[in-house]
Amino acid sequence: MAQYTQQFLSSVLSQRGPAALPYAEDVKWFIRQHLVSLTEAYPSLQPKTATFTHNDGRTVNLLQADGTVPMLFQGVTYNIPVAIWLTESYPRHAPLVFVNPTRDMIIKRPHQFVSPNGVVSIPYIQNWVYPSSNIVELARNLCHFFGRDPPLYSQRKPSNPNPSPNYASNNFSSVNSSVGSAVARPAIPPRVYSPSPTPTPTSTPPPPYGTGSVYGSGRIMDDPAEVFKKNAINKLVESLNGDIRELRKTREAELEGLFSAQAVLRKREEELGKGLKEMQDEKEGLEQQLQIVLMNSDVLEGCDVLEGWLSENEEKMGNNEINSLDVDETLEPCDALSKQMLDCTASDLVVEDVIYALDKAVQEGAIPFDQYLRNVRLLSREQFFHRATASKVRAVQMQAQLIVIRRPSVWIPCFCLASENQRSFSSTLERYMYAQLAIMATEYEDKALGYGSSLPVPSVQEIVRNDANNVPKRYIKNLEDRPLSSERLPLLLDIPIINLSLLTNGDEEERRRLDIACKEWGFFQIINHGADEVLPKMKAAVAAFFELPLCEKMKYRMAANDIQGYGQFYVVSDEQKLDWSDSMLLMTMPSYIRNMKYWPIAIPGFKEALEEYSIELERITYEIFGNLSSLMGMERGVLKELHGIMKLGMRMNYYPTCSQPDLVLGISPHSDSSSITLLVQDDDLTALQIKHKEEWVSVKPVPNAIVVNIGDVVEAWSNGLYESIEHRALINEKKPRISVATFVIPGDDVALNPLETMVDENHRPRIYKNDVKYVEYLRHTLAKKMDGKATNLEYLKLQM
Ligand SMILES: O=C(O)CCC(=O)C(=O)O
Ligand SMILES: [Fe+2]
Repeated sequence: MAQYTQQFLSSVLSQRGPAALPYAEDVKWFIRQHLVSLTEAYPSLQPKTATFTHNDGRTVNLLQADGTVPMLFQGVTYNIPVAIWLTESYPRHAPLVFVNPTRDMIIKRPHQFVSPNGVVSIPYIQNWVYPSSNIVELARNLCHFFGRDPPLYSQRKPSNPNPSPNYASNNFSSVNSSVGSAVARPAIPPRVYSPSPTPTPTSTPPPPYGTGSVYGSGRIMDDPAEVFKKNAINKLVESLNGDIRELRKTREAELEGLFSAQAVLRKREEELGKGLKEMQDEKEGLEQQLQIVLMNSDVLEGCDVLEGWLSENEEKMGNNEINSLDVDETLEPCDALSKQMLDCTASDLVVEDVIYALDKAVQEGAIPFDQYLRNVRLLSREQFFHRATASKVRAVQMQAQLIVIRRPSVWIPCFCLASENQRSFSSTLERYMYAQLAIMATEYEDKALGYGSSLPVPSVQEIVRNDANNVPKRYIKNLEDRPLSSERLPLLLDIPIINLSLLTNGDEEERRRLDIACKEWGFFQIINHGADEVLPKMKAAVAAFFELPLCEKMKYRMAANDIQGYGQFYVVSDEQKLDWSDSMLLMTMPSYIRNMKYWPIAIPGFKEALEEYSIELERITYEIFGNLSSLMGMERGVLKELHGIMKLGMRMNYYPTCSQPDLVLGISPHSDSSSITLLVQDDDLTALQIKHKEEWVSVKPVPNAIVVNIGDVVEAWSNGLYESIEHRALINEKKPRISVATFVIPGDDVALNPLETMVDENHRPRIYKNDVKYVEYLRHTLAKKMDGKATNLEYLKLQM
């Protein structure tokens, strides 16, 4: 037998190729030894090869020790059928051991070491250690543990379905059996190669388990068919459960995989969305930049012309013509006025140089002092005439809108030449005085450049013209700044209406109404103002301007250091949210302060229309000022005089349609930095809103009326009695809108002190500072984005 076993093992373990057993070569010798020793110790176990099916369905040919192990239970030896599978990793890992019930046996449930599907798990298996552990020891442990708690019982139907009381009182029977009326006992099928003669128990052993009965060898008390059926069902259920568990595990793992794939896809989708948005933003930004570049194309054209001119002159220099180049010919005035301007400026500079030389001479003692004084007096006198002439010529030029001197296709702004004469000054009083005169001549141009500036931004009208549905991110207001849909509904409150002709006729009642309007609303509409004829002309001229192609409008765009011209105001940073509007600001009065380079004189009648309208506005303004002066307890003319040189600045606003009007604002909430503002708007669109008692109230247009509002200057002068009111403009989805706001402003040096009549230390203490000059205030407001009223007026308020 032993020889047979050895031969068998040598043969199967030495197989090569596809039929080879799946054990590592270095352990095959061990395996052989283990099995030989096992069969020697337990002849009831014999090695064989059989197909093993793994849980994942893989099948493999493995060695197995098959047979029974003896177990001693209450002095009787029983044979427990087992199968010991040497898996691929044996002997590094423990073998798999199964009890192998025959058809008339049932596995005891529960059992400490045997699962319902027959898998044996005794401590020896769990604590398997390579290389000391082996199957001989394992078999010995099986005998030991099975002896303590038999894992198998035989099972049979009682032959008598109505057991006799005797039977019922029998130790081995139980009516509580988990398998109905069946009785279970340890099953010990007799084997020929039983190691020891199986004794027949002399007395019936007590049941090892409350509901079962031990079935000794040789005692056929159970119905084998029934036991087999039960076992088969149990096995099937167990194997089904196992399959379900496995299937569930696999599905769960699959599901897990799908979930993580879904998470990855979600993340990717998010990233793609983000990337797409970034690309859209970039596209938007690029489109805007393109627009600005296109807008600046005329500057580029100018550069081309200048470059052409330079290379023409460089050529001359290259041809050694530099000596023959007449300096007087480098600039060629295009008309008589420009020639005169050039001549007197040149003469002025010549005198300047001579005086400078005389200064040096007298300092070095080269000429006597009395001679120096005589010459300086003569020269200064001459210089004065040149400067006076220049100043006159400039005024005429301005009137004639000749702001440039033209060489063939080259232009040089007139004030470039004029500013030259601010060079060195002599120490003499005379020269200083005469120089002051010349400086005054250029004063307005310089001042216009000193108020402030605004960054260039794209034309909103153009954005909408290109794509009516496009609302670039930069225009979408933050949530808290957007108009609420409830605020977009026209409000029932009507702002006061003042009849100007009544005021002109000295109507006390109307003046009282004006007082209330200024105190309680800060806004009113004037009718019967007498400007009806000029209004349509002015409106048509402004509309015509905005209808010009972009490249034409851009000829009048705001310069980098100016606030006049075409563009948007109060743009101080690239991050700032923008308003949904384009504007054009022109200083219109007094006429000599106009910077004609911004005036679209190509539009027939534009200048005349604005001029006539401005004259009417001056008249209306004086009437309002007269009445307000009286209401403030002063002579009628005081407010007008307080302005010094009163100026009118006209801001024309174009509000294009917007596909998402709830997200944008035509003009952000602000108060005007004027003394008063006169606004003309389209008659058929309600868009202007004012902050009245903490609520936004719409100003419903009254046909042909002019809306008047109190500005910051009058608020300061009136010590807060007449308030400058915060206002804003909404956007319409269907119709574009145009409004023209004319700001009445005082001279630059006018102080914004509260007027004496408006201060009463007991009842109306002064709340605004003294000595803030208007220009200072204007610069302060222009340096910030529009942001309500408070931020501006805080600057004027006394710190309490
Ligand atoms: O367009 C409007 O109704 C308001 C304009 C305005 O407030 C302004 O230009 O200051
Ligand atoms: Fe305004």
